[in-house]
Amino acid sequence: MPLTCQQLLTKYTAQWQTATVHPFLVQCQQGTIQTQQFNTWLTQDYHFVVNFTRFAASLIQSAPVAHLDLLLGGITALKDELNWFQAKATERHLSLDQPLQPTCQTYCGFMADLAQEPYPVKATGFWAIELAYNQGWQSHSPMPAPYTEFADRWGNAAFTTYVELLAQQANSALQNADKATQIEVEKAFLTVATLEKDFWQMAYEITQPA
Ligand SMILES: Cc1ncc(CN)c(N)n1
Repeated sequence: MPLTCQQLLTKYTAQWQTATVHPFLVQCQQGTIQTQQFNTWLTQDYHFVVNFTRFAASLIQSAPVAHLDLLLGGITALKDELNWFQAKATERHLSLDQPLQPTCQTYCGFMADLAQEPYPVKATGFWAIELAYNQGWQSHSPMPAPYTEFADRWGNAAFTTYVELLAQQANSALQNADKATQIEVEKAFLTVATLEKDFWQMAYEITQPA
């Protein structure tokens, strides 16, 4: 029986919940998040997206031709996202030239390892990473200024459609995955859930220099 993205969400509902529901998002929605905590998340997420872009490139390297159109569109969106992060940092007078915090480092290392995995594992991991932000920001929307545009960036309907198409591509890659690959897929999914939760938490453990 082939594994599907929906089966992962059903089997690991509790773990997935911790990836997409966190006080960080609740406080953004309530407008009570501390500026320093938000800025810590922002600067670290910029570095995350740089490494996520490299992971996207590795996904493209092993994708079947039929999957390239969607993934190339994703790369264009990441180009826009990197420029947007730089603009947000400038608005907030933040330097992006900062070391990666341990949690961000761990996540980036995980993506580098994932890049070495077979395509079904990579495709499912990529979908899960995008889904975490889509569901996390969307389920805490709307957010007040200045967080509205952050919630909209990952919570908007077009991004939801993109993530659904990523799931379809991952499902098609999983069609012929053997048992060993399915086990790796489940492990990668659970690791994404844990690292997403840790990434929100990181904002509370480190303070961004003013
Ligand atoms: C930690 C994290 N996870 C997911 C995403 C969405 N690309 C992100 N920007 N940052």
